[in-house]
Amino acid sequence: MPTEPATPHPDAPGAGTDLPTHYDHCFACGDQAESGLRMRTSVDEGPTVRSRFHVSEAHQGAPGLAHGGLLACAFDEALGMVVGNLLRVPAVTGKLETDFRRPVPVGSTLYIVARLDGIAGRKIYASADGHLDAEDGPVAVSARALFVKVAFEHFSTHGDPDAIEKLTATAIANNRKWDINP
Ligand SMILES: CCCCCCCC/C=C\CCCCCCCC(=O)SCCNC(=O)CCNC(=O)[C@H](O)C(C)(C)COP(=O)(O)OP(=O)(O)OC[C@H]1O[C@@H](n2cnc3c(N)ncnc32)[C@H](O)[C@@H]1OP(=O)(O)O
Repeated sequence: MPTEPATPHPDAPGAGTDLPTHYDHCFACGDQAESGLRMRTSVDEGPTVRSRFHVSEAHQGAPGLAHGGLLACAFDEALGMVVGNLLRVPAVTGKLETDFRRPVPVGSTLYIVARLDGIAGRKIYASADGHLDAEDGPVAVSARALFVKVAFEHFSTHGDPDAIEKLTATAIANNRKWDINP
């Protein structure tokens, strides 16, 4: 199936919108996740989103340096946010590939720009760059991902159905509805 450009949903939030956390207990963006990444994301021109991740002592692998797996988590989140918020379809990460180009020290901030690259049927391609300590800082990590559109029931069947029900009610109240039937 040919890859087509990924056009944002007509009701997708516009450039400049700060995106709320998608789930309080999400390790990457939730405020309730102890030692979580506390990422913040906003929409940019694009189709892109910009995310920030401040590296704390809780995120170390080698002494004084961010753990690569946590950096991959930050990219999974940023890429998931660009897919979920701009396309407004339920999708999960099928594949995530990361290039670690520079060490990321504790105390630094990673500025991640994530963009939609294309769609082929249920497959959504996205990529991201993480700049060290400034929006235009050197690229420390970059990533590419394949997300796969799923039926909404993916989350209630495999996850916590009660939490999903509450999340859906809140999302609809805030006009953050997913389009169902991928
Ligand atoms: C509640 C309302 C709230 C609304 C608010 C909205 C706004 C916010 C929105 C959102 C923010 C989200 C931010 C979160 C970010 C974090 C995301 C994660 O971490 S997700 C967790 C980790 N990922 C998993 O747990 C997946 C586990 N895997 C699976 O469930 C399946 O394997 C799945 C669904 C990925 C595919 O399974 P199949 O049976 O449905 O489909 P098949 O046929 O296998 O794959 C479909 C196509 O994809 C390709 N594919 C699948 N996996 C691939 C891979 N690893 N590599 C290459 N191709 C792959 C296949 O080859 C196939 O391609 P061909 O259509 O034939 O061309």
